[in-house]
Amino acid sequence: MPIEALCGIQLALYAAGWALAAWLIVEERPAMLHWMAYGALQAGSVFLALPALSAGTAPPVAALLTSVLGFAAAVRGLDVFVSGRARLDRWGLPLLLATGTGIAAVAVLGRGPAIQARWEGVPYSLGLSLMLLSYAALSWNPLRRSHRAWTTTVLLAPLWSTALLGLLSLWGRTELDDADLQAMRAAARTPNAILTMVMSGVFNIAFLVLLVGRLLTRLREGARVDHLTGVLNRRAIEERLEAAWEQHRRTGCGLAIAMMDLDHFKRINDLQGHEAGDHALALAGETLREQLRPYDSVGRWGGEEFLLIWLSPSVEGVLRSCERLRESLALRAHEQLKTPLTASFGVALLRPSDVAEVDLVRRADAALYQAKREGRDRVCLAGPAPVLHAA
Ligand SMILES: Nc1nc2c(ncn2[C@@H]2O[C@H](COP(=O)(O)OP(=O)(O)OP(=O)(O)O)[C@@H](O)[C@H]2O)c(=O)[nH]1
Repeated sequence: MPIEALCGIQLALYAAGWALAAWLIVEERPAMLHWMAYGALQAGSVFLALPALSAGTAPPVAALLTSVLGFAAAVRGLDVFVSGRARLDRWGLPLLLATGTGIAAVAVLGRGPAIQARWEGVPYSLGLSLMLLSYAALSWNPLRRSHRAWTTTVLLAPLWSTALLGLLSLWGRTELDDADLQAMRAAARTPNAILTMVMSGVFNIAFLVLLVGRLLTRLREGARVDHLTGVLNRRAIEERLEAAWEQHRRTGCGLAIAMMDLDHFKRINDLQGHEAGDHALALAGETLREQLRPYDSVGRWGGEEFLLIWLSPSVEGVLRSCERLRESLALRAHEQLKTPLTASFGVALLRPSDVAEVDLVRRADAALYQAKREGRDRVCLAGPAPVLHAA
């Protein structure tokens, strides 16, 4: 069996693998389909380049065109995978179009013997190389945002290397006559096929590793995140609280927590149904996630109650933060749920007499009940002295 056929089978198997992944992993479907297209187009281009099939100019030109489109699909898949959506970047599309036009022109003009020998592969090699270089350059930053430098280098290495080899192949090409060109083609068959197998292997396996890493991260996060509200679940927020306490013990840094409880939540469930209650909880979770800073923590303590944690806080900062949340939640509920939804907050700051994190939780709970007793929709601070009212 010719080595090109083996190479084509390998690429077709990659395409089948990505098709299976697209079917199984719904969340990653757009990227998987792009990589499937890459595998299929590359396999097609390799089969078309088989000596038995490439008697005229058209099959190699078609092979080259599918190859260009294959790489475009792969890079676009990478884009979708990294950013969640495909960008129509500045250089990729024009270069792709230019390459396609160049190849089509050669396919038409290439029937004349003079141009066929010398120039046949030039637009392809040049266009493909420039396109790959620009795609690799444009993909660097998006990839670096979510992956380490060496992962990014491995992922983009096949693009850089293929582009450089394409440019090198132009060297001295126009000096060749027909016989030289045929001889060069024959000599390059095996190295070309091996190169394609290695490059595609690196490309596909690197993507597979990224995919597995991403799924594992999602699994790990899934075990820590409350699926309805998107904030940490009870176990995870308890762990955060323990960690914050430990940090305070070792470094002496300040610590504050707040218990937030939605007001008259039972009424929403009773009057509008459980689904409306779930929507209200999801909105509360979204508001908390968006308003708090990344280094603050928030989790669902249970039912319609949330725990918020701040490290090294100031009293004013924490109270301002709760006030902002309270106002933002009421406004969003008015706009999005068309129903009033308010929350009460009980805030507790660390005191020298606290011997464990549970002391903070108890005082935050007491301040929350105070807020409820005093009419709800307010922030109360558990004091050393009487509970302070911030709303
Ligand atoms: N829809 C929905 N309801 C929930 C969920 N978890 C808890 N609840 C409901 O939340 C309600 C809490 O009611 P209560 O503890 O009486 O408190 P409340 O009505 O908010 O009154 P106050 O806290 O005193 O303002 C109960 O009806 C629970 O069934 C949930 O995941 N989804």
